[in-house]
Amino acid sequence: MALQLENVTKRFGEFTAVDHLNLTVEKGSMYGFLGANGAGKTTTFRMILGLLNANEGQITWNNKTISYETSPEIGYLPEERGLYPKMKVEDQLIFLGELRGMKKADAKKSIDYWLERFEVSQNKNKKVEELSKGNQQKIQVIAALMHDPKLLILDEPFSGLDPVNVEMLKKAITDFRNNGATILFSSHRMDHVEELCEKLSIIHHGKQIVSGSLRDVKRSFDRQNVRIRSDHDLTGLDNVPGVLSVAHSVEGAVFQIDDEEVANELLSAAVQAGPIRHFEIEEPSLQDIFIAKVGKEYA
Ligand SMILES: Nc1ncnc2c1ncn2[C@@H]1O[C@H](COP(=O)(O)OP(=O)(O)OP(=O)(O)O)[C@@H](O)[C@H]1O
Repeated sequence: MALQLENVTKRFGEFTAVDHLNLTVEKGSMYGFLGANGAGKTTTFRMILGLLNANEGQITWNNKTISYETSPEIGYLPEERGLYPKMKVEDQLIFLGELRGMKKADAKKSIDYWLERFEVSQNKNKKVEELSKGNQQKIQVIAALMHDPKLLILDEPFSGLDPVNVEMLKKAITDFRNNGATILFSSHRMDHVEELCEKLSIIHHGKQIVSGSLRDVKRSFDRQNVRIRSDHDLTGLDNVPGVLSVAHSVEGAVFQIDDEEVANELLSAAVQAGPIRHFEIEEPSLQDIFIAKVGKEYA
């Protein structure tokens, strides 16, 4: 049981938005789909949902082509949040639940559960336009989850949510995964992907440039970070040979290196500059990998 994309290509006229993309999301796993603005993520999601036709390649869910029949199994949070502003929250969710094949009574039960879980029950009879942006986002998330889908496609699910609500949504989608659902989501927040996803892809100009488990992706990136915390000025360390890049902050600095010997040099130089509070060699973050692969301008 899996979502499978084989050699999927989408062209808009002369322009290739998605270029021979291959990916498999195993049942019960969470997959992070990353890429800069315009990389082709939403286009890929629309093809998975059958909203756009691929020019080449094949997309299957449990070995079947996704169609109207499979739609009750799928939950989709679109990037362009498409709620009717004048419609009341409950009426709107009942309507969307019925479109996914739910009976009205089941939809109402599920809506009550999710409104309460997301702490927005007080908005049940309000028009969508009366809600804050974050609360509208929660209603749209409920529309994607309320029919208990087996496959969840979430386009930037955390955008617009405050940190408390981000945690609430993370818990909800993790519960879905733990109950066996298969989840594919896009995000510009590398820390969320790092925390939640077993596997990931980075696409760039429609082409997959990185894919695999988080562990393998990190292992194959032959750079490390040296984090030094100190109250002293560390800018003198920027020119230590072998430092690939450096980020200074109020706490100290993080140096990117590709040779552990350079870490020793940095330690000696830091101690000479003054007392240090912390020294650590860290594995690269997904953010480091993304920036190195896709380019600084997108970070
Ligand atoms: N209907 C369309 N006609 C022509 N070009 C399109 C169409 N839809 C998308 N594109 C182009 O395809 C490319 C990929 O767009 P897409 O929306 O899939 O990117 P994305 O990775 O989701 O970006 P973002 O992170 O900004 O949401 C972009 O260059 C976009 O302009």
